[in-house]
Amino acid sequence: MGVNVKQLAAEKAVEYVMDGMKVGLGTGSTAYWAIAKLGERVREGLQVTCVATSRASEEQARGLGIPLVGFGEIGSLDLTIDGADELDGKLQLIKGGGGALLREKIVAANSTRMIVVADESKAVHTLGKFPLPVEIVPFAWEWTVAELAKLGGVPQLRRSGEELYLTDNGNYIADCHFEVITSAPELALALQAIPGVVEHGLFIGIASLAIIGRNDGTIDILEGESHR
Ligand SMILES: O=C(CO)[C@H](O)[C@H](O)COP(=O)(O)O
Repeated sequence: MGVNVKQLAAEKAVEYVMDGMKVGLGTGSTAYWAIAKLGERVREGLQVTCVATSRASEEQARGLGIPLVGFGEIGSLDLTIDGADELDGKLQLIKGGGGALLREKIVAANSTRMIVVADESKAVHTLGKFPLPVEIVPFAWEWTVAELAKLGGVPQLRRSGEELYLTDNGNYIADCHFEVITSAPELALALQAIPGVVEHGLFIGIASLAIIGRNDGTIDILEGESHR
């Protein structure tokens, strides 16, 4: 049986969780393994208080007996562990493939440390192959999508079967196909300037460490330059 590289990276990240920490729980198939491991450690007596970034992660954590609170009850966190759709050498990320980017960014941006966990396929030289998820309000979405198209990518509203996909916050997601993002900070500024954009999936200066699982069973750890 092959190595589960997502599990490998995620479980390594859980070693950074210390007794008494306030921890942000990410979303997705890699974060899943981090929550599973944290559940094991909680059963063994680890004391943590956690905030989930999606309903799915909340349900998983609750089922494992991990203590959960609402973000408003603690306001800031010690550590967030989350996956990514792409990460580059500066630990700039594309997130939101699972649709949870808004809550993920709020939680990660309010954490002293964010550890990204990923398999090696997510590590890229230049961001952009993965379509950049942008959360937009349903009101006037046609106009917002037209504004997004002016930034050089091709936006496509995400669907869930016949219906438009709705985030946990009741918004739409436009997946913007760029192929290559030459300057993530410049694109981030341009996206923020569009009324109707709630949040975008570029995480810049937020992640401080990346743990990357390799197919040969080894792990790479990259330090980033978190601005916080
Ligand atoms: O940003 C995310 C969800 O909004 C996920 O972290 C990202 O999509 C990676 O997911 P996975 O670990 O399943 O590949």
